[in-house]
Amino acid sequence: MSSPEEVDRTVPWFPGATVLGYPRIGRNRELKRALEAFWAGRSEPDDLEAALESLRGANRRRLAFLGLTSDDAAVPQDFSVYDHVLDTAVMLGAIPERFADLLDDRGRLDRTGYFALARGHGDRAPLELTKWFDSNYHYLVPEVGPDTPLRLADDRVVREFLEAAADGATLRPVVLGPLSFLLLAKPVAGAPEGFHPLDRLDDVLPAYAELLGELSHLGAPWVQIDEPALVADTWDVPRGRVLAAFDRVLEELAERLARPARPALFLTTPYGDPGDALPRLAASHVEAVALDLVRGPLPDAGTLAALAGKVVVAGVVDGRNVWRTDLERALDLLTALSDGIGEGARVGVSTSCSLLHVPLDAGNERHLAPELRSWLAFADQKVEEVVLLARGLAEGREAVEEELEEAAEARRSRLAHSGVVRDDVREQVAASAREDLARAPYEERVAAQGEILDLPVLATTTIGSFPQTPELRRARAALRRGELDRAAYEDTVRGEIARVVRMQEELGLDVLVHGEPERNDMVQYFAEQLDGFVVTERGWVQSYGSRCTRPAILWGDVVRRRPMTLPWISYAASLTDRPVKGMLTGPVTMLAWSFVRDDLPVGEVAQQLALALRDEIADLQAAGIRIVQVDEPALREKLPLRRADRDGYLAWAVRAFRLATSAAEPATQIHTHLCYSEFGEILDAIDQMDADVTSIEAARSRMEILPQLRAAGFRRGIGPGVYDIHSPRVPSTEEIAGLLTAALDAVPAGQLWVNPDCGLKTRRYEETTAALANLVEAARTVRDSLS
Ligand SMILES: Nc1nc2c(c(=O)[nH]1)N[C@@H](CNc1ccc(C(=O)N[C@@H](CCC(=O)N[C@@H](CCC(=O)N[C@@H](CCC(=O)O)C(=O)O)C(=O)O)C(=O)O)cc1)CN2
Ligand code: MET
Ligand SMILES: [Zn+2]
Repeated sequence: MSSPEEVDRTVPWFPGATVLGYPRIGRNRELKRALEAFWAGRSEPDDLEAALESLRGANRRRLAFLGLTSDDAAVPQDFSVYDHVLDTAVMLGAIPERFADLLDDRGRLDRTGYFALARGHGDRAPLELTKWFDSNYHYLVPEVGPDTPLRLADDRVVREFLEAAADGATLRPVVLGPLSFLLLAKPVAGAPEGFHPLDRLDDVLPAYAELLGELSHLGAPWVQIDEPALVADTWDVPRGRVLAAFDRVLEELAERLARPARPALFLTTPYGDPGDALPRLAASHVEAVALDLVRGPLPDAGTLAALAGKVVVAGVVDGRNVWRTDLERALDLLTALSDGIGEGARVGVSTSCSLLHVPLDAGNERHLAPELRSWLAFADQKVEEVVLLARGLAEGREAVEEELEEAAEARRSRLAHSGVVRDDVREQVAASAREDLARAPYEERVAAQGEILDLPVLATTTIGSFPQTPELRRARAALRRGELDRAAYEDTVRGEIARVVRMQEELGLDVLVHGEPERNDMVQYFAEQLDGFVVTERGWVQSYGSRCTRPAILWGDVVRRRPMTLPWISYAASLTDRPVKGMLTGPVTMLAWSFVRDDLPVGEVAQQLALALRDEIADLQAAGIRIVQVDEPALREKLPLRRADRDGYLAWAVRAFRLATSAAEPATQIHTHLCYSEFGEILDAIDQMDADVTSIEAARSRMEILPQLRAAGFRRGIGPGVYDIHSPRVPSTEEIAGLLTAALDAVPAGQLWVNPDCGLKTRRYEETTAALANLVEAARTVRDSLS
C-alpha cells in the first residue's frame, strides 16, 4: 500500500472522445473465417495467431483513422478470440476441474484448451452458453466453487498491450470487473447449498490488483473496468449484498491500491442505470466514470456535484441500435451534464456501451435506398459521431454547425417518410386493442384437436429446422449473386423439403416439419418479406464465437405483403398423411433480433407484427394446416434488467402472442417454443400465452423446470427438450428414456410431448438422424411401459 505522500491524486489526461468497445469479428468476418478454418483443421496454430494479431491491428488502425487518438488510451483494448467472459475466467485461472488435464505444467491453457472450454472436448461438456444482459450476444458461463483456484493465471491483457505498444499505440485495456464476473458465474456442480460465486470476491481481488500493478509498470495510463452487473437488480443475491461487494471492489482496487501503483481507473456501468451504485462510485477513488445516458437518466444535482473531481464520460451515442444520433439532443445533454457538474467539469464523450452489438460500417451497404442509408449509423459512423460531439463540446456548437444541420435533415427525412406511419396499420392496431383475445376454453380445444389429429401419448416432433447444408447456403449465395434463377433455387428448396419429410416418416416421428431450408435465419427470412423492414447485405453482428447474424432493421409500420410460409408448408403437407406443423417466428423474437425503430413504443410495434402473423396463421389454417408453431425463443432475453419493469413488458409480450394466435380455431393446435432456460421467471407468462403445446430447453438442466410447472398448475401440453442440440453428441435411447421417465414424475403422460431442445440447423445430418432415431425409440419404449 502506498503512503499518502506518494499517492498521485491528480487525474491524468483523458481523451475527449472514446468508445467503450468495438466489434471483434472484422470487416469481412475475418474472425469467423480464421476460427472455422482452424477448427476444421484447414490451418495451423501459427496461421490462426497471425490472423488474430492482424485483426487486432486492423481494428486499432481503423479507430485511429476514424478520429480516436491512438497515443493516449482513447482506443479500447477489448479484443476476444471467442468471448470476453471466457477470457476473464481464463485470466483468473477459473478452469473447471474436468479440463484440468489440459493445463500445462505452469497451470496455463493453450489455444486448444481455450477452445475446449468454449466448445467441449470429447465427452466433456463446454461451459454453458447464455445471453449477455438483454442482448442476442451469448457469453460462456464461468463455473466457480468454494475451491476453484483463483489467481492471475494468464498474461493476455499484458501481451496485447505490448503488441500494440510495439506498433506505437497506447491502448486502454478493458477488463470485465470482479463483481460482474462473479455475478455472471454459476456455482460448480456439487457446490454446497447456499454457496454463491460472490463468496469468492476476496479471492479474485488480488488477481485484479496484480494485473493493475503490471499494467501500471508497463506505462498504461488508463484501464477500463466494466461492471454492467450493477444496472440489473435481478441477480440471485439481494441488492444490498451487491452494493456491499461493490464497495469492496472500490476499496481494494481504487483506494488501497493507489496511483502510481495502478493506472487511472475508468469504471463503466453499461446497459442501463446503475441507480444507487452511482453515489458510491462518485464517492470512490476511481478517476473516471462512464454513464449510459441513452438508457439511464442524467444523474440528479447532488450526484453530479459529487462527480466533480472525476472525468465523466457521457455515453450519448446508442451502442444498441443503428439510428443516427440526434446530435442536437446529445449536445444539449452534454452541456447539461457539464453545467450540472460545475466549475472545472471534465466531460468526455462516448457510446452507451460497447459497439459489439452493431454492424461495422453502413458504408458497406450498397443496395440500401440512399434515403434510408442516410438514417443509419453502424459502428464506424458512431465513432465519428462521438468524435464530432467531442469537438462540439470543446469548441462550441458553431464549430460543428454544418454536421448538426445535416444530421437534423436526415432525421426530418426519416420522420416524413410515407412508410413510417401508415394509417391503415395504426387503425388495425387500435381496433385490435379492443378485441377479446381469448380462444375457446382449453378443454374444448383439446377435444377438437384430438379428433382431427389422432396422436399417441408422448407424441414425437422436432422444433422446426433441419440441418442447413452447405449446398443450401451455396444455392442461396448463388441466387443472390444472380448465378442461379429463382425457379432453380426453389427447386433446390423443394427437393430438400421432400427429403426431410421422407426422412421423418422413416424415422417414425408423429408431427412433421418442413425443415426450414428456405430460411437464411428465422428472423431475417420474415423481415425480408414484410414492409417496414430492410435487411442488410453485410451488417453482420457476433452472436457467439464464430456465429453471426445480420439483424434486420425495422424502420416503419409493418405490413405483410403476401403469405410468407404458406407455399413451403403446403408443399410439405402434400407429401405426407401425417400432420405437418407450420412454423413462424413470434413478435417478440422478431423485435429482439432486429434493430427496432426508436420513434414508437416497442410494445406497439409488437402488436403490428402480431397482426401480420395472424394473417399468416389464418392462411395456413384455411389451407388445411392443423398445427402451427409460433417461436418465441427471445421472450426471456428481452426481460427488463430491473424487476419493476418486468410486468409491463410481459403484458405487451403476452398480448402480442395472443393477438398473433387469435385467429386459430379450436381445432387448430398452437405450439410455441422457448429456449435459454430459467423459465421460472416467466412461468406465469407462459401460462397466459395459452398455447396448446409449449416446447422448452431442458436437456442440460435435466428437466429441472418440471416440478415448478406442476406446482404452478400448468395443464397444457409441454415438450421439455430431451436432446441437447448445442452439442454434436448423440444421446442414447436409454438416456432419453431416462429423461422421459423423470418428466413423467412431474407431468401426466397425456400432457407430455417428446422433442429436442431446439432447432437442428447447426447440426449435421449424421448426428441428427442418429439422435432422432433414438428419440423415437425412447418414446416408444416409455409409451409401451405405460400401458
Ligand atoms: N437471429 C438469430 N439469433 C439467434 C438465433 C437464430 O437462429 N437467429 N439462434 C440462437 C443462437 N444463435 C445463432 C446465431 C447464428 C447462427 C448461425 O448459424 N449463423 C450463420 C449465418 C446464418 C445465415 O445468415 N446464413 C445465410 C448466409 C450465410 C453466409 O455466410 N453466406 C456466405 C456465402 C455462402 C456460402 O458460400 O457458404 C457469405 O455471405 O459469405 C444463409 O444461409 O443464406 C453463421 O454465422 O455462419 C446460429 C445460431 C439465438 N440467437
Ligand atoms: C432459437 S429457436 C429456433 C426455432 C426454429 N423453429 C428452429 O427450429 O430453428
Ligand atoms: Zn430454440
